[in-house]
Amino acid sequence: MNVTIIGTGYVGLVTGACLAELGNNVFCLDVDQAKIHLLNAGGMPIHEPGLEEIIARNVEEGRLVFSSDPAAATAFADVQFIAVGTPPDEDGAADLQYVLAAARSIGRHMQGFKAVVDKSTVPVGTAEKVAAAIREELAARGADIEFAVASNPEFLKEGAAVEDFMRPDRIVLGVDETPAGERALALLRELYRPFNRNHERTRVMDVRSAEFTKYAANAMLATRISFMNELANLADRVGADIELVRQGIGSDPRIGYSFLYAGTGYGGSCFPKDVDALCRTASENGHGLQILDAVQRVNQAQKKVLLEKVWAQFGRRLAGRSFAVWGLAFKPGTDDMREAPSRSIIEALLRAGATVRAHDPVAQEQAARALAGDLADHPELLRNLTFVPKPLDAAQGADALIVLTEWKSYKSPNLRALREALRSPLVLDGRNIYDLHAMAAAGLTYLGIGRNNLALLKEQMQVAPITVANEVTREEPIEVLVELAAQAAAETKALGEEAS
Ligand SMILES: NC(=O)C1=CN([C@@H]2O[C@H](COP(=O)(O)OP(=O)(O)OC[C@H]3O[C@@H](n4cnc5c(N)ncnc54)[C@H](O)[C@@H]3O)[C@@H](O)[C@H]2O)C=CC1
Ligand SMILES: O=C(O)[C@H]1O[C@H](OP(=O)(O)OP(=O)(O)OC[C@H]2O[C@@H](n3ccc(=O)[nH]c3=O)[C@H](O)[C@@H]2O)[C@H](O)[C@@H](O)[C@@H]1O
Repeated sequence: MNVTIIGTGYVGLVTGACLAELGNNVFCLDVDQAKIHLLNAGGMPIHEPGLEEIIARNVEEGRLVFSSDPAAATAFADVQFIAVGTPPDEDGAADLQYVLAAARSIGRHMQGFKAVVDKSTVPVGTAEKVAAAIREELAARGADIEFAVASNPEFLKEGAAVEDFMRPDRIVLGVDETPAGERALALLRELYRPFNRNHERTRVMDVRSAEFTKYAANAMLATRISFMNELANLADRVGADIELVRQGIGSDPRIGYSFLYAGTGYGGSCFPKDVDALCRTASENGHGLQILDAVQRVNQAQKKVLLEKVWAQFGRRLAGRSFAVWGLAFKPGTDDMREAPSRSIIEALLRAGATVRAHDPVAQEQAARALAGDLADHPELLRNLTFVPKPLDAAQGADALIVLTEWKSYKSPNLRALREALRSPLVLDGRNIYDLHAMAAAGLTYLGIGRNNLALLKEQMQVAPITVANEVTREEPIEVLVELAAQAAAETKALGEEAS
């Protein structure tokens, strides 16, 4: 089948490549000409395991093309996927400008029937807006051409996107019960037929329910994470280990093990914006979502738990301190820095006067770009940030190691070499990937998230046990902490000036 994908980002590129891999002819359209040039030159705009090989093979075999020509994209296929970004607007609602621009482009160029399929994550009711935009363009041309707008939300995870797309748990198809809707459904059923060989994975429903399903899934997953993060902070205070608790509850099949890892708060391009957008939809409809409001508040607070631990150990004046950071991407397997915890933590450390040496196997370039933007008001602070080629290089002479992404290559470090490299033997693990006892045996003071095993710490700790720094309360957003850190840096500088 011929298929057009509008938007060649994390979702569009994976969808296009995987559909081509199944034998379809795929036309990938993007307004970003630099991205199209890069793809046509054999380059990759994103890091996603396995994707490069699939793209190379399908381009070579003539089933996958990249272009910025909207007329050619519309003419190419009856099925037009919209996979453009839906970032939050200033109120937290999903900004639909890119989706509606893609819809208008289809309306301007279509000559025959089109099944327009929303793959972007869009609020309930968006399909109707997409249809209205297409109708307006058709009316402007004096054309009357049949089309349907369907919803086919995407559930892939970055870092495992190819695997997730190729082995979906379910394929949600939202269509209207109209002749055009039925026609669209028949095309989509045919396109997804190879995924249903052993099990029927397709769930057909009305469009609004399909749109809602996507937000419900992300909101449920985010809720599990905030739930565990809140319990982890209590575990810290009562001397329990949240990792053992996670295993203890995950073994109940009604609960399951997935998405119960405590950490530095959920990040990435989707959970924060999708939970926010769902809360916006709820309040617009006069039905506030109390659980999700709490999920968001807990997540905001969680982003600063590691910083609180840093401050508890070193105070808020960090001039002269040096920190090693392992992991920059918001999760392993990707170079995506959108809402990555590393950004706010490194920014706060630098603004407090510390130096940072950071390592990430794939995201260093993206991180440098993102942090340059975050510190645009104080670009001189970037001089205190260096990226190093090997994890142990980062630890050399550092006051603490802070682990922010659970890359496989960080899971079994040479602890003796790590201990020797660090100036003070402190490891702050934002991903709970290390064994408490192995750390202690190597002479390292280990602080995870919700793993403050009091007995072990009493035995091992050279430094004061964790207390929350006076001025810091968990209700304050990360921006306030960054501000506090900047004040502390200014105070430190003033003290230095007084002394000299
Ligand atoms: N990133 C992820 O893991 C997932 C994302 N989603 C959803 O999928 C959608 C896309 O997300 P990403 O792929 O991460 O976005 P992205 O930002 O990586 O890519 C979007 C692409 O669309 C292009 N674009 C914008 N307007 C266009 C237009 N009018 N015509 C052609 N191209 C245009 C941009 O240049 C960009 O290359 C969002 O709604 C997101 O919430 C859903 C599941 C997973
Ligand atoms: O709508 C989307 O864009 C996608 O959002 C998430 O995928 P993604 O953001 O790529 O990555 P996740 O693995 O879900 O991680 C999201 C965040 O949650 C954090 N997380 C995840 C799991 C966990 O147990 N604990 C935890 O803190 C991760 O570190 C990361 O910051 C969903 O898992 C996908 O199903 C969905 O399609």
